[in-house]
Amino acid sequence: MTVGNAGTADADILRIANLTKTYGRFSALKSVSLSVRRGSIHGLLGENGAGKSTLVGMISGQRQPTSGTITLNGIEVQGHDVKEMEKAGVFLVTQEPMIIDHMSVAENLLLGIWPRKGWLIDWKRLRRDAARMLQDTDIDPGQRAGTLDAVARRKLNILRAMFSGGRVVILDEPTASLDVEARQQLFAFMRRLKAEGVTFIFISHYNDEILEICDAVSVLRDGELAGGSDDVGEMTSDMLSELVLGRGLSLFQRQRRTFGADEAAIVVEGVRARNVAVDAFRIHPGEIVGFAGLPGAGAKEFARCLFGLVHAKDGTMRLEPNSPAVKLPGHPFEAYRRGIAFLSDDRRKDGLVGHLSIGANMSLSSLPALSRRGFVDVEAEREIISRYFAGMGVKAPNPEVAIDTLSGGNQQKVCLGRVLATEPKLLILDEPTRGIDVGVKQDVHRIIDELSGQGVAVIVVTTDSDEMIRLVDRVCVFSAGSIVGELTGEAISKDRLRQISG
Ligand SMILES: Nc1ncnc2c1ncn2[C@@H]1O[C@H](COP(=O)(O)OP(=O)(O)OP(=O)(O)O)[C@@H](O)[C@H]1O
Repeated sequence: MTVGNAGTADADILRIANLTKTYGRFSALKSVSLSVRRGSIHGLLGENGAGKSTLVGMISGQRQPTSGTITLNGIEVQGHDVKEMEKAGVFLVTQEPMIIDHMSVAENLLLGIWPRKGWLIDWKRLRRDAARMLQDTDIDPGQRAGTLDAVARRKLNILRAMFSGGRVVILDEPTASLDVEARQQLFAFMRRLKAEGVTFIFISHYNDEILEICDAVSVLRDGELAGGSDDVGEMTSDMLSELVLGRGLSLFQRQRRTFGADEAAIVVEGVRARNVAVDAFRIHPGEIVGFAGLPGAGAKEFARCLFGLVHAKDGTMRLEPNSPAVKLPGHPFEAYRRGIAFLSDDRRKDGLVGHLSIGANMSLSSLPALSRRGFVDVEAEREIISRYFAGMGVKAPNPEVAIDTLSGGNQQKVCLGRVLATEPKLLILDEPTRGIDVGVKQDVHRIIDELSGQGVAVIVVTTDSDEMIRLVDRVCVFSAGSIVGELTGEAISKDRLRQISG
């Protein structure tokens, strides 16, 4: 093993030449070459399954290349692993922060490298070092990490990488599920670190983010380098989409619908749960309603109450106009039986079963409906699988493939296919296109639009303002657990949504 030496004056901190990665006969990355300038923010863009994680996995030492070279600080890196790459200053920071909630921020920050005095941990120095690092951030070193919000958790992870000697920090979709304001905070933080000489590789599916924060960009398509630029200033969003997709992008925009107060509606009343106090909420069959608000404002919690994932001590719902109002479901299984489906924003916790096939994961939630006296209707199951495997454009040779070999975005498509397959009356989607590329996002929006056309009522909880503007008929604004306002028509705009999250 050899690793780079930080002393070189080379303008490129990292050079990749002819990098290839194969899995059996499948090539996830095909002879990719690119350079990353020292002290720059380098965007990495590409469709789901294009090879972004594979590439950064090799740069960070998580995966071994099949062939090709990686040069760090002018020295070729060979036979590396994560530990050695971290020692050389390369850190991969994933979406899910590795944080121990019951420890303080300072302890988390210096985890594994706590300063010692002989056999003892030097607490005084630990606190002093942590306070120095956290200067200019709004994070208190003594605070328990479990109480930090999403953006502070991501900052903490980046700082931890830097404190361990990180000079090249790879951020894999760091803005997923962050609202507009939190994204801006994260970007300001990255700019500050960049000014101190840190180099970032930044993976994102959002063209506007790449254009806003990156200096350079590389675009992967089907495992190959499709193009890029050393000067993002000369790129436009359309140019990026064209490189990502290999064709122009046609953006979806829903023809917004309005519903009269006397039209049939699903009615929810008197909901009281921890952090939720919603007196009344109505949604019509065929309507798409967006939920917006700051994290903790109650939007997610209310959505979870409707599906029985959060216990509501009070609250009723009426799914059909003439049916009696019944208590909110006590359990997700009860919710499914009533015709309510839910897509979680955390596919790892509530979503996928890693060792099962794509098909098995897709039909999982429909099995009760497909079973007769304990036997599954295999034909009907097969039909569901093939419809949603093709419909969602899952990138895999066939539905028999194990789900854990899929890229993150393709796993998200399987989750979505699974809830859609239950053919619900009320569909609740929490961050439905998180991690999904710009092309498939339009397809997902079209599918949701079509479902609403068939009379499904759809709730979309999203921090993606573009998604909100293009997909929903009406926005419910949450604050302190309640619905405090509504936006319709032209009022559903970027500025208004920014005010809500500001
Ligand atoms: N262990 C594996 N076995 C087989 N194929 C794999 C394995 N790991 C990744 N792949 C395949 O390699 C390709 C590239 O995946 P990768 O995760 O790099 O994509 P990505 O660009 O990061 O996508 P996303 O935007 O969805 O995260 C995908 O088709 C994926 O299914």
